Amino acid sequence: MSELLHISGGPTKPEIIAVSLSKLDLSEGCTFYDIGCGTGAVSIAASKLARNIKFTAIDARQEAIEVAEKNFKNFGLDCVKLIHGESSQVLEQLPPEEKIDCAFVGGTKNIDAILKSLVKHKAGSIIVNAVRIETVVSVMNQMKELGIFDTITNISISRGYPITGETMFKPENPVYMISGKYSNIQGDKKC
Ligand SMILES: C[S@@+](CC[C@H](N)C(=O)[O-])C[C@H]1O[C@@H](n2cnc3c(N)ncnc32)[C@H](O)[C@@H]1O
Repeated sequence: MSELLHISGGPTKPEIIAVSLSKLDLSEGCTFYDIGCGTGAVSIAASKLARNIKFTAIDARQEAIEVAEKNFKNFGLDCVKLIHGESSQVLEQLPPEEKIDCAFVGGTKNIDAILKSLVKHKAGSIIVNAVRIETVVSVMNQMKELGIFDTITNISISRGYPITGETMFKPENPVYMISGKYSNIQGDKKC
């Protein structure tokens, strides 16, 4: 089993990836955008949940692209479209007919422009992971304005560690998951 290479800010913790992906409607052959892909850990985890996903992974950092490229190779993801660039610009330049089914946004710089483009491409299911409260509020408000807001969830995990032969827990920084569904624009929100 290959070891995932790390960089600063990544990988996203496995528990956070698991919950995030459970909120995306992954299905066989879907198109998946990993926005601010960092190490590529989210795409790698998604590849185990549905077959033939068409991956596009974008990051503005050269270091992230190099590490993601190695991780994709080591984990057998040989057909990821890996793009080095600012996501808002990459999305802006997509041809209008480009279909996006699912998007995981782990890098929130220029999130307003990113969300607008995702809606333009009718992205069915979007999850934004945010840790700064200002970003959380801004993403939630913008999703509401765009008509896609679905749910917001706060995930806090603590890890056990040994201390004098017993176990204590150390909390990780909480993560907010803001979910948007394109279907909410048509007003067919289920609850
Ligand atoms: C918290 S890390 C993501 C971790 C990643 N999910 C993983 O598992 O490794 C955020 C990443 O998003 C990238 N990023 C932030 N905003 C971006 C943007 N607007 N366009 C492209 N990359 C962006 C950063 O360079 C960084 O690598």
